Amino acid sequence: MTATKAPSTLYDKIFEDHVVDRQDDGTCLLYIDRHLVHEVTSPQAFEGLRMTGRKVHAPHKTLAVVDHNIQTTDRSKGIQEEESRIQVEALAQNARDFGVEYFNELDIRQGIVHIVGPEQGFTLPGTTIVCGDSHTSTHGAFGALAHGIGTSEVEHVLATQTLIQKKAKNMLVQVDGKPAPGVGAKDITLAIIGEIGTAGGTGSVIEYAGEAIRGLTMEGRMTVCNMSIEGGARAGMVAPDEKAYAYLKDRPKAPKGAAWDEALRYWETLRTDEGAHFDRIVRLDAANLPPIVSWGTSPEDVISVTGAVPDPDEIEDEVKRASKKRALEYMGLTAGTKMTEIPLDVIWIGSCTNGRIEDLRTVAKIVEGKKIHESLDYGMIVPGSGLVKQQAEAEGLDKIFIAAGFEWREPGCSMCLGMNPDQLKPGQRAASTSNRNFEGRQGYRGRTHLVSPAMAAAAALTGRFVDVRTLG
Ligand SMILES: CC(C)[C@H](C(=O)O)[C@@H](O)C(=O)O
Ligand code: SF4
Repeated sequence: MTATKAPSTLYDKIFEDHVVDRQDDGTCLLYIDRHLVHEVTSPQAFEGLRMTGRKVHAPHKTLAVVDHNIQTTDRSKGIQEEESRIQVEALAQNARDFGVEYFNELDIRQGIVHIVGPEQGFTLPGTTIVCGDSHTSTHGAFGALAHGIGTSEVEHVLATQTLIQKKAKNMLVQVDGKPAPGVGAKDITLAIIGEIGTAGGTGSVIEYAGEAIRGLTMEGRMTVCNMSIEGGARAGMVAPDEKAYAYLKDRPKAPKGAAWDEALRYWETLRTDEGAHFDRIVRLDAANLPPIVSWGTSPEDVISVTGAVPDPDEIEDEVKRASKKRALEYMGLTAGTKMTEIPLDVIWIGSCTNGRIEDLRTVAKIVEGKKIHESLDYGMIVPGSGLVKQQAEAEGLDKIFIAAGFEWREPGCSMCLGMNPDQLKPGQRAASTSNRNFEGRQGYRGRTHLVSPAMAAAAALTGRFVDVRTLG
């Protein structure tokens, strides 16, 4: 009698396909197919190699790009801020010394590491992908097992092309239904985090499935997988399908010819088997989903745009009540204020969550022929990569943005985090398409409301949050 193989999940399959060694306690050595590197978490890792006389094990499976520290204004005369310049120069030097391909700040292919990977076809279904960056989960949109690692692990992967890992739990997030026009991937992901909380995915890899996920473009799936980390998960993934293949076909680093056909045959097997076990299943109906806005200092602090700032006094748990009270204080909000009545100072559009071409098209459609509201301090749009910028300009989107009064910048992480000159001033309140809203994230004492690109665009026109479903 032949033993039948137990049904396995997409995560199980990719994990098992990459196990090099397994210890009795379940600790595994995983083979890593792709390693993305950026300037913030790699200097000590390269230094570690240098000090011990080791090489990068597989330079051609490693790709370095600069994104966090660089200014988004003209870079032709170099990086202005000294500390950033030193870090950027270190990455350039390390890439040279260790034979790693590097997209510098003037390269058209440069951009936020999680936008560059898929764009280049470096990100592929069924691969294990790591980067010293928490939002590596983004690449899971292609059916890759992609997670963020720490700097010591970056060194380990550089030196050995392997990573020590224990198998995570399987979690299924099933999103059914068709969202209303104007409601999309960002609202879905914020709603999921609102539902499960920032610890909801702890110790798990999330597989996203269901009609609403299938209906998303690759850009939308990347938005959802990107924020898996805000839901506490180790990684997020979507089974690859025709949309993933179409996105990747003919990308510079994607397989070509017979190698593509062979890859496709493997990719087709990357499905969760009927009856596979999930440790936890969460369901969400996208059909009734409103546009979502965050009100607090955690990505789980979310509410419908039609709602009001919640009252912490209604929370039973004392610790949670105190923390949400503090969040309201930091955000300068009063319980009961309607979300649509909160005046904004800054509109920021970009990041690895929402800095792709589709996001910019969405924004352009809403702001075309209109002006950003006079009460705003400014609105800024930062393309996620040089290629996104080039595509946007080829479509004339930059002209629409500039005519509407937005600043149009060079690619990078920009105001997603306060590591470069793009920062909120104390007290400034932003509608932001990024993924994190903790205290000081976008600048000292800055206040962040996480929203979708459509919601950010609509808010730019009125200086307040608007229900995009009412725009027609
Ligand atoms: C700087 C980097 C290590 C960090 C991360 O890992 O996420 C950054 O990208 C962020 O979004 O906070
Ligand atoms: S855009 Fe923001 S979230 Fe993404 S990698 Fe850069 S800093 Fe991190």
